[in-house]
Amino acid sequence: MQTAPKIYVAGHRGMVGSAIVRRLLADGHPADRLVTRTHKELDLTDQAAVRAFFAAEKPDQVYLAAAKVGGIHANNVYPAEFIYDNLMMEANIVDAAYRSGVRRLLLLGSSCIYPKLAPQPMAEAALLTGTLEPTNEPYAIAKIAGIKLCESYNRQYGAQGVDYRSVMPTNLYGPGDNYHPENSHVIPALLRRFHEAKAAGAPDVTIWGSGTPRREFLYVDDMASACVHVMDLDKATYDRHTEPMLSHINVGYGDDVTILELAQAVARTVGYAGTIHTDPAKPDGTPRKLMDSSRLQSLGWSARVDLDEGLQLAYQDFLRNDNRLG
Ligand SMILES: NC(=O)C1=CN([C@@H]2O[C@H](COP(=O)(O)OP(=O)(O)OC[C@H]3O[C@@H](n4cnc5c(N)ncnc54)[C@H](OP(=O)(O)O)[C@@H]3O)[C@@H](O)[C@H]2O)C=CC1
Ligand SMILES: C[C@H]1O[C@H](OP(=O)(O)OP(=O)(O)OC[C@H]2O[C@@H](n3cnc4c(=O)[nH]c(N)nc43)[C@H](O)[C@@H]2O)[C@@H](O)[C@@H](O)C1=O
Repeated sequence: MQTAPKIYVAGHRGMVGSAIVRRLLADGHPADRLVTRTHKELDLTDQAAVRAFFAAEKPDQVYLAAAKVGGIHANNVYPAEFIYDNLMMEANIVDAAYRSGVRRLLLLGSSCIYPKLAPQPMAEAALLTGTLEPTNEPYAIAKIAGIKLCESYNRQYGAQGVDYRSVMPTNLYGPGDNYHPENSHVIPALLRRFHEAKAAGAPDVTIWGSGTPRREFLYVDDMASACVHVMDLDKATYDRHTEPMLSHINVGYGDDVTILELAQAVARTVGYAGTIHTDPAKPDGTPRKLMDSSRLQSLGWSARVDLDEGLQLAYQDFLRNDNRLG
């Protein structure tokens, strides 16, 4: 019988990394063929430590789901960390993976790699065709560098079997999300705000920005299944659907909502009946970010969990964790 590949999931305690681990285990991947390290055990921005880890573990496959991540406010306030940490993690992992003989790696980028005013829905070919959204330009530049790292290692070392891929997720949410009141993304922030308003009997809740930006939201377990799907595609199939210098694959749900519509859906999920105000003094970010996910669909994958069901599941996760939010 063939031994299962040894898989390293970088960022396994994060929202997406933990969902990838769940998916792999549910698919029957043996737990003893999974390699993980916490941030405390291995700082992925430390080149020497990352090289030593890969040289010792020699995984067969790598899911790169570790990153410095946050919502619009965190991106704006910590731009140095968002560009430096993400560039370092990607460069260290991709290069150490190559040096230790890893053939297959999947890097997670983000829909913010596309120009602020890219035609909608945004196809993979929109990359590097225009100016980025200023609130997340440093993070986006690091993510674009990640795509180009994978492509460059494929181009130079492909003959040695190197096959590094990347997926660009839309905005994600679900169990294991970050519920910080300021640094989080919009769904966990609003789940918390509406929950606390309901508990306090508050008559109104204010959301950031104008409420008019449109966002596409994908439930994290769908994202994990897309990651495993892309990782496991045979090389000929992947190559047939991509190009050497346009190799990334969008992962979206297929539909978007305005932020005000999202807030109304969160209020329904939580059972909050008060008034919703907007705060135009806060940034809106990109006006619209709907992915064209036809490349992935043609590779046989589509999302399963709709926004209403996903919000219910996310709220249950919030309630389970409410006592340790502080
Ligand atoms: N969440 C979203 O809406 C979206 C996410 N993505 C991408 O998906 C991927 C996963 O994101 P998500 O799961 O949401 O993020 P999380 O913040 O939930 O998880 C990221 C993980 O990376 C770890 N990490 C961060 N810095 C380091 C470091 N220096 N050394 C070791 N580990 C580190 C974190 O550990 P610790 O917490 O201990 O620092 C954490 O476990 C990222 O690449 C992100 O850019 C893309 C689009 C949308
Ligand atoms: C995933 C993605 O995430 C970020 O980009 P973003 O799409 O702007 O993400 P966001 O979830 O923070 O906001 C979405 C919208 O929602 C509005 N909004 C309302 N009220 C709250 C609120 O309370 N919190 C937050 N965070 N936003 C709020 C907010 O004003 C904005 O219009 C980047 O990290 C980017 O790099 C990236 O990859």
